[in-house]
Amino acid sequence: MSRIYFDNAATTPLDKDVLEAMMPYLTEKFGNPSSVYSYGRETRLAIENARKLVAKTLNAHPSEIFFTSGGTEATNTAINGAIYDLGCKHIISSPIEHHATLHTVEYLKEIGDIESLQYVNILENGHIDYEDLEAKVAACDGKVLISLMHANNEIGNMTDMKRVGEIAKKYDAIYHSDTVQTVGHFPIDLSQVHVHFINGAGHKFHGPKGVGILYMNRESIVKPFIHGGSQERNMRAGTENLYGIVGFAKALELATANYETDKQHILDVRAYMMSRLQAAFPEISFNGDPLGDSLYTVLSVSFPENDKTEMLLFSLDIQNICVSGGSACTSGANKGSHVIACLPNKDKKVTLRLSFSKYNTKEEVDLFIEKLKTVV
Ligand SMILES: Cc1ncc(COP(=O)(O)O)c(C=O)c1O
Repeated sequence: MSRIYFDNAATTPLDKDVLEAMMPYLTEKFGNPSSVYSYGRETRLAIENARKLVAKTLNAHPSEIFFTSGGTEATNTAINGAIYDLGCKHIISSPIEHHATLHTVEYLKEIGDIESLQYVNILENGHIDYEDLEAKVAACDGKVLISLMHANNEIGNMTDMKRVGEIAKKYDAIYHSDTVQTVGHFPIDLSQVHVHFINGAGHKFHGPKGVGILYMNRESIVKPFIHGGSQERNMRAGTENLYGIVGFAKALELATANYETDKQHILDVRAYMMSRLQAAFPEISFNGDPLGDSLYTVLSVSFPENDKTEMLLFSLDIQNICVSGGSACTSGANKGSHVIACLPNKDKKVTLRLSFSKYNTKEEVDLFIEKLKTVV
């Protein structure tokens, strides 16, 4: 039985054109980029071309782009760098960040290397309260790191990077935006926003897993997080993930070239999913702000909790439907979600996160609804 995959915020399938671009670097072009002879020179060139492409896409300078093992490493580098190298003593984040951020800032608090860790208020629609953010930043005595994600991976809510950047600028704070869900899905022009660090992960936009980027603006270059060789201009030691880096750049190039078409297609599929869900299950509710400032790839839907919906995720899995769970409580197959727990009316609900890619179709939505009807 073929599988229906609505979990693209978790990871996406590799695009075949990306694989094709990577193949030479898995086979004949295998040289270590640090080697001085031709094998090394050709792979070094491939990495630098990839860097230039990423920089151009984000409207940054190539010297501001560093390749990492993914979004998590980039976030750890940025946050640790802001504390240990840029003099931040306070961190202001949100309770709905990805664990890559939450566990990092909580660890820094636990070991006593920061003076304070605060979370901004989350409004009913899942957006951050910008006034509370500004009040919290203003009240800090000492340099602040603001770490707020660009788009939430569970409910899709987007943060206004420009607005946060203005607050950061006003109070001379350092600003890290976790852009893992938006790089490759949303045009980011770094020349237009006051942000010090952003990150990205290739596998979220049909690139390979295990490769990501950290953008560090020129004024906030920090010390290396991983020590060893002199790769990545002494910023990130270890032999480069050559084919991953080539794949990352190719996936970003394709995503950027097809951005409008892919977005429109995904928006159509998502709108169709919303209307079919509402028609079939009038008692459901959507989390966050799906028709407002929201990333078009994500849709979070809650069902009233009962004996049947508790087993929802498990039953869908048996029927070869791949979706993510997430609810405030830990019930049935659903693991508690710290994001849903921050939203109102969180109790007595079973939540599914549906996330879409260019490969999803309305026919898959129809099939999904039919299967869901047999469960709920
Ligand atoms: C918002 C967000 N940040 C960070 C990460 C971590 O990225 P990676 O698993 O590539 O390290 C993810 C992945 O799910 C994510 O969705």
